[in-house]
Amino acid sequence: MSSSAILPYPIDPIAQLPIDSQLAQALLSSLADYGEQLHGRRIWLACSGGRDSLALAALCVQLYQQSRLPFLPQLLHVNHGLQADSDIWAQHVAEWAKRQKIPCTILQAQVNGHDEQAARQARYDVMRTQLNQDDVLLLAHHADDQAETVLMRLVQGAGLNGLTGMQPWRVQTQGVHRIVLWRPWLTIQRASISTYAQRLKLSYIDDPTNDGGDNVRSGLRRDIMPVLAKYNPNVIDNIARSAQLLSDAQLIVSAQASQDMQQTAIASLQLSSAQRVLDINEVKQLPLYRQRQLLHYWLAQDEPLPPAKQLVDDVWRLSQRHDHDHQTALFWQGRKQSYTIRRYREQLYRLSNDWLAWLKLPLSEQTLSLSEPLLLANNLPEHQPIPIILRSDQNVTWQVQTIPSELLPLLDDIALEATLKPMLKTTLKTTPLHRSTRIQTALATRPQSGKKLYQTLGIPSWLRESLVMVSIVNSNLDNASSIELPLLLLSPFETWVLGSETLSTDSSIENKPSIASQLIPNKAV
Ligand SMILES: Nc1ncnc2c1ncn2[C@@H]1O[C@H](COP(=O)(O)OP(=O)(O)OP(=O)(O)O)[C@@H](O)[C@H]1O
Repeated sequence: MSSSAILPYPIDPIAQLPIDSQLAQALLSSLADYGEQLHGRRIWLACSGGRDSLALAALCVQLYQQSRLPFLPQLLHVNHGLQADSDIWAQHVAEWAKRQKIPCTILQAQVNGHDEQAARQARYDVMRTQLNQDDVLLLAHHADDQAETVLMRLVQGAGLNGLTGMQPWRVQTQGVHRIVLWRPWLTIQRASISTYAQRLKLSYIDDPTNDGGDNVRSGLRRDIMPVLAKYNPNVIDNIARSAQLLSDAQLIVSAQASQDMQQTAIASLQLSSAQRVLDINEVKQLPLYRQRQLLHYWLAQDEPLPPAKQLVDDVWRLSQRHDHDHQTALFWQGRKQSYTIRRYREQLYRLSNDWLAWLKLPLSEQTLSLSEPLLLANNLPEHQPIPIILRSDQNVTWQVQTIPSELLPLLDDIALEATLKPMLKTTLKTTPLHRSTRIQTALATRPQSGKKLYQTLGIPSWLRESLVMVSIVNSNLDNASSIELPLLLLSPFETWVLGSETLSTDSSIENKPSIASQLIPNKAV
């Protein structure tokens, strides 16, 4: 562990010292840009105690005291506990804040690992727990940080999105929790902040790991940036400007991809983040570069980070195949969920693995009494829809809703079967469709086995255990004789009317939306 220095010894207060106009201008013009969004929100400032974030805190104090800033942010310092002096830094930030009369909270982070990335992750995690919905977190990232970020991503082979670097205003969501990262100093050079910090004689902490050259970022800062600056002294401003220009380009590309997605997605087969489906024939209408961009956008739509280019290429190849191989399954571990990407006929599916597990849960066989005395006994209003749960877990519920009173006319048809009179018990029954069960859809001329129906109706393999038959069963009280009238075949996304010789055409279920299949996400899936 290396030791650090607190430079130089504090001279307070800072209120009377001159304000740096360039730094103030950057903060105030960013405030003007986002003023509307900032209105009424609580603002925090992430303060490591280092030169940049302490300078930003000092500037806020100065501007606030001169009534040029309408808020004083609360400082948040995270003690990672990674350095010998971590506790001293935390104490130093707390004491500085106390002298400036600026509120300050010290948080302890649990870092899993020793690299900078692990520390950053732990830092954001613990700060997030402190922030309420829609709170804003001010960060002191500057143009040098931006240039290093862009170069680092370039070296890693990032796409357009990565090369836009850090954004001055970024909404970050985790589940339903939403916060904003605000970086007003992305156009300010580190050197300007240093000059200001010296002028104020700010007692900032000099973290020895920042310039050690032992991670990619500090290596770039120490070894590469000075070399680039020899070729072009404006290198930092120039890279930061390129990132800004790419940001605009990125917005245009995303807007195009979003529009392409709307036109190629099959809305009736979508289920929030669980199942996303594209129509391959529609995708193929687009020029190649838009197809690739669309797939990139489509894959990542519920995720904070995009997929690797390799996966986009593999998915694109899958969409181009001419054979009938429906077995290929591509896997993607996103940040939030893991997914399987599959093709079935002319459809491309991105299925969350939680959703695939849900589709393997057994379906329950259910019955609902439709006999009038029972409805009356349960005191149910005549047109009240009643749900029958087919399959449910904490993520998704699949149910059939029915309005018994609207089904009653169908019973008259069944009653025509004179031999079975008197029929006293009537139930609506749901049964999983087995491969060997033979049924006839309204459009078919003869009954087919379940196995054959998968082909006829185009049911992908992962949905085949999720077909349910809905029938009305009319029986004697002792169940000695009964007659079953198949009405519908359901999948979680589609409904097919079943044909029946018993049913007269005018009372066919086709004309009556009295049974509806519903998929209800119980939480964000
Ligand atoms: N320990 C921490 N506690 C709170 N905020 C932090 C901490 N470390 C970093 N930050 C925030 O993240 C920003 C970027 O982090 P980075 O690692 O570049 O900062 P630094 O160089 O260690 O510190 P500074 O930017 O304050 O000089 C900082 O400007 C600061 O706003």
